[in-house]
Amino acid sequence: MKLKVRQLKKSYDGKVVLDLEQVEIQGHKRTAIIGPNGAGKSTLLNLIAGLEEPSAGRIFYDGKEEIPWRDMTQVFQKPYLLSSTVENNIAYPLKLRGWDRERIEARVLQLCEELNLLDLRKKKAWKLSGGETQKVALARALSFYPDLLLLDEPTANIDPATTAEIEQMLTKINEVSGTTIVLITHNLAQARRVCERCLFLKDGLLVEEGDAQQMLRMPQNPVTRRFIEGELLI
Ligand SMILES: Nc1ncnc2c1ncn2[C@@H]1O[C@H](COP(=O)(O)OP(=O)(O)OP(=O)(O)O)[C@@H](O)[C@H]1O
Repeated sequence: MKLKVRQLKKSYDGKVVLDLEQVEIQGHKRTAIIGPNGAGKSTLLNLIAGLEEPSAGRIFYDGKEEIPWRDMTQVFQKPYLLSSTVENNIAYPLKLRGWDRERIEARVLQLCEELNLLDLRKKKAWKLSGGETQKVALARALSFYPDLLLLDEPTANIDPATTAEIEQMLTKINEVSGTTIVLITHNLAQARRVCERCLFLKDGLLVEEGDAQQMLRMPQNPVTRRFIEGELLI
């Protein structure tokens, strides 16, 4: 699913926190959104997700302005799971979409295998660790092969091995199903590993966009360069 943003603005208490003249997110690609704290990254994602109303402007999903609720999904840094078992959480979007029981069971099993969740299938979601919760949220999001997957720092506070599993799943779902992925991350190495395109936001504005590999190694804009070089100071 491709996204187009036109003259999009969001203000809180009279202060403009996002002001985007024109942004395009290519369909079937993996796009990173990077930028300092308070740049407007989550605000942009929440507007795309329909969780917030723009103060002005328009968002087009494959050319249409209707929010494609059934075809997209989000994963947040602190996901909310249903107070039920792991497998019920993963099955939930499939039940909503009217899949039959056998197909649901097969898909849940497949996701549990791919994300190393088999031993946790019957466990109650509230007993999971942070990383386990994140994997279940991702499995649930991927379950129905969404056209658009919006991720807000999905691996913050996750150990390196689990982060690698999640990154592999993201690349796989994109390659196999053509899911458009938009990933907010402060982990620039992750953006390099996972993403093909990159947007850099600062102070609510789009500073630079382009090929992720090129931009994250040799940014053209001096502001982007300073931000990326800051990584070396950590
Ligand atoms: N509900 C709100 N009410 C008032 N101000 C808000 C609200 N949500 C966000 N903001 C402000 O909007 C600006 C952009 O916030 P946003 O969360 O989009 O930034 P971000 O780039 O995702 O930052 P971070 O990297 O810290 O997560 C910030 O100055 C923030 O304080």
